[in-house]
Amino acid sequence: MKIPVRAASHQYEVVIGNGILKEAFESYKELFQRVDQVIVLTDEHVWAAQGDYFTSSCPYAFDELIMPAGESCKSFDNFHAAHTFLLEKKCTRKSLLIAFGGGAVGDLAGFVAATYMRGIPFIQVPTTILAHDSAVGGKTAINHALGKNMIGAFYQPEAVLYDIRLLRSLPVREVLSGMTEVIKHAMISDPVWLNELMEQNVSRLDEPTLADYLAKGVSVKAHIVEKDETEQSVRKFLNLGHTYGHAIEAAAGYGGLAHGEAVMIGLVYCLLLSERHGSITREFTTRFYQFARSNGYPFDAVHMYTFAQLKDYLLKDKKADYGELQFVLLEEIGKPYVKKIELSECEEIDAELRILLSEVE
Ligand SMILES: NC(=O)c1ccc[n+]([C@@H]2O[C@H](COP(=O)([O-])OP(=O)(O)OC[C@H]3O[C@@H](n4cnc5c(N)ncnc54)[C@H](O)[C@@H]3O)[C@@H](O)[C@H]2O)c1
Ligand SMILES: O=C(O)C(=O)C[C@@H](O)[C@H](O)[C@H](O)COP(=O)(O)O
Ligand SMILES: [Zn+2]
Repeated sequence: MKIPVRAASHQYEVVIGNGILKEAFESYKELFQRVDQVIVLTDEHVWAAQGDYFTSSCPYAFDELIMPAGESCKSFDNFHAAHTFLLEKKCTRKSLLIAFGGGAVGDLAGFVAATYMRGIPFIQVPTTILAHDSAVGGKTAINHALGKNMIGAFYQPEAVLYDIRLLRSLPVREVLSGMTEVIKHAMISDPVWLNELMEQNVSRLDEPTLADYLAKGVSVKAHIVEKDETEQSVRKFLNLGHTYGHAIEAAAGYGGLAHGEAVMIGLVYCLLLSERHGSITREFTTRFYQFARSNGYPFDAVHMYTFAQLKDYLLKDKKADYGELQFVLLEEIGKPYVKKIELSECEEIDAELRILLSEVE
């Protein structure tokens, strides 16, 4: 299946299916004929688990650059190391970078591609469930000690080749983390889909169902990015759960909590906030929290930080204007909107979240 992404700056396709990598690479033969060399940026876990499959599926010559696994690869040091590698390999503006990995590799590689000689082409080959989100839409970034994804660029790939066979080696923790973004896509678009998800064990979906949900998530994202590539308006909806989620993720030290684990906490936080400003009921919030907890999502991290510790990270959210916090809320499931929220109200909701987590079984 092919899903078009018609972003204002650049149009491309997400090719998605089971066992499609070789065929998908072959279908981009013309692009590969135009480039002088190919560098594959990956991480050590991905390369150990799926490097052989990649090598046997890629019909073109390449050199690989293997980064430390996980969030730690989104650092200034690794950004610098990647540029050094490209310079030492004498890469030119005609060289192509392939991001082979999860969101961390994709965000780093995308930013390297955006900045090497002011921009070289790149392809995303996602290897996690989460990366149905991160590989699409052109947000690229590295982290700063003072905030998540603070240094980056909007830079679209030439293509996204999503072979869900690569997901077979994912650890359960990463399956759950990735499913958070699927759940987020359902929450902002479709109550029926969200209900369907909430009736299942989301870490054990069969491959056809998973492929269907990933394609749906990609479509939701692609439609939003087509309307607003650079997050001036509706793209903010894709940030549901991320204002509080990123604060917890940063407080835990990058990699301490998986992105989707932190965002799941942020989603429950946003439901509580949405109760006050829309028609979400406490009954629904409780049911959603029970679904998430019984699926194995960890919520203990909330108790490890005080609101005072999270506050500074909240205020650094990229949606904040001059210190005024903007949250994505839900008028109802499938109807997101953006609202300015006072810090005092954020603190009240933080307290409500802690009560919910300790009182609800
Ligand atoms: N750019 C965006 O729009 C966007 C969207 C969502 C998230 N993100 C970013 O994505 C990152 C999280 O991405 P992620 O959840 O994919 O995490 P990740 O890239 O850190 O991967 C998680 C772990 O799984 C391993 N792994 C990846 N694929 C594997 C496979 N097929 N088999 C075995 N192990 C594998 C990795 O080595 C790593 O240890 C965060 O930095 C987040 O900020 C970006
Ligand atoms: O694509 C988007 O837009 C998103 O917000 C998707 C998020 O899932 C993703 O985590 C993104 O990197 C967050 O962006 P940020 O601007 O809040 O750093
Ligand atoms: Zn996210």
